[in-house]
Formats: sequence, structure tokens, C-alpha cells
Amino acid sequence: MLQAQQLNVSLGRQAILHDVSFEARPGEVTALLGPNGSGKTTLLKTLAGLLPARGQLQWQGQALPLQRGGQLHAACGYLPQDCSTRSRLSVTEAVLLGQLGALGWRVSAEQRAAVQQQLAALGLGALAERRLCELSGGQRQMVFLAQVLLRQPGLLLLDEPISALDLQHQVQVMRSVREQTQARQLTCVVVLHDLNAALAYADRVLLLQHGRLLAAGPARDILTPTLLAPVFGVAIHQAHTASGHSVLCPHGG
Ligand SMILES: Nc1ncnc2c1ncn2[C@@H]1O[C@H](COP(=O)(O)OP(=O)(O)OP(=O)(O)O)[C@@H](O)[C@H]1O
Repeated sequence: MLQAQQLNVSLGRQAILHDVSFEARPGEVTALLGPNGSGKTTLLKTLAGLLPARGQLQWQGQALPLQRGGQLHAACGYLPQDCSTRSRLSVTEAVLLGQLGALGWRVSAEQRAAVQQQLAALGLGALAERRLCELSGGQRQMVFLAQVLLRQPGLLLLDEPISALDLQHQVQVMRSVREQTQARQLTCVVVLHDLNAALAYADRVLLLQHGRLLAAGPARDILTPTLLAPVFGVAIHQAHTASGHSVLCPHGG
């Protein structure tokens, strides 16, 4: 379990996060939502250990250092929003780096199979021999996600993993994240802009506005027109599909 208490973050002279407190549980996908500039990336980087903060952060009951920032916490697999690179590594080589601690001069058949399996789960099998620098931005981010997942971190922090993806890959990525979160009892916090993806794949939701946590709780309780409309500044309508699923759409859309 990840427990954040009274997190406060300033960047330059600007206070960005104000007294953010919440819990994220193992086996659950926690979606972090909010308008542009509300502080989602800042919060995720703080949880990862990359930004200095005031407050308290505990992972599995142990305090994580917050004051300095700059170094990724060991338990954590972090996928940034921007995965640009000039690396000429192949996709397979890049994903294998997820097993860096176990890699020797020879790569075992099991290690190769694990890479192939991870790539297949994200619909990336056909890219295995391509070079990272020759991929699209969305493809590259998925390759880094495969690398992060292969590490099997206890704490998975993903910054907008589906914003640049087509519909098929959005589904594959979110399904895979959810399946692996449940199967390995990972604690997963994922920044999303798509409210319906949160509705479909998140167990819990954190809603940020102007650097403050406005609401936190089960996805179906938070993802309501009443709570969301004032935060995003548009009227939102909730509809139900023939199969009984709930969808959120801008009013009149
Ligand atoms: N290095 C920085 N120095 C000063 N202010 C910053 C810095 N980085 C971000 N900010 C400010 O912090 C606020 C939160 O930014 P952040 O990137 O966390 O928002 P976000 O919710 O992830 O936005 P988006 O949805 O657009 O990615 C914004 O007002 C932004 O301008």
C-alpha cells in the first residue's frame, strides 16, 4: 500500500501541490484525473521520488525519502509522459533492460520468452526487431511500458500511458495494466485524461484541481457528472449502453 500524507510541492517559487493525502492499494488501479495543469505529473513524479516535497510518503509501511528528490524509489516502475530517445537499441533489447539486474553475457531463452510475451500483451510483437529511434511516439511509450512491466515493480506509476494511442492499443494497454496489477497485486497509479477509460479500468479515482485533491474514492462514486462538470468546466452527461455499461460524454455530444 502507498500512503501519502500532506504532500506539498513547490517548483521554483510556485506552490504546485497543497496538502495532498490519499492511499493507493495493492491489486487496484488508481486513476489520477484533473484538468491540464492541475498537478497530476507533479504528483506522480513526487510519488516516484523525482521531486522534492514536504509531507510523508509510506510504501508497505516504510517511510520513503521525500525531501531531496531526484532518485527513483527502488520499488517503483515509472513511465514518464515523454519517452523521446535517440537510442538505436532494438525494441527487444530495450525491453530486456527491464531485467537488467538479472542479465549476464548470455540472454536465456526464458528471458527472451518473457520479453516476447510482454510485447505480445501490448500488441507490439511485430515491432520486436525495430529500433527505438525509428518508432512513433506512441509506439515508443508502449515499449517503455513493456520494459517497466517486465521489471515487475511493486509500485507502478504511469503518466498518460494511453493519450497518444489508437483505440485498439488503448484497450490492450489498459487491459494489460489492469490484469498485471491484479495478478501481481501491484499498486498502480495512472494519470488519465480519458474519463471513460477511468470508468472502465480504474478501481479508485483521485481528482485533482489547482494542486488540491478535490475527491478520492471508488471510481463509480467519483466519476459522476455532478463532481466532474465543475472541475472540467463542461456539462457532462452519463448514459448507459445496451450492455449496461456507463459512459460519460459532454452534454449534447
Ligand atoms: N518546472 C516547473 N517550474 C514551475 N512550474 C511548473 C514546472 N513544471 C510544471 N509547473 C507548473 O505546475 C503546474 C502543474 O503542472 P503538471 O505538469 O503537474 O500538470 P498536469 O496536471 O500533469 O498537466 P497536463 O494534464 O497538462 O499534463 C502547472 O501550472 C505548471 O505550469
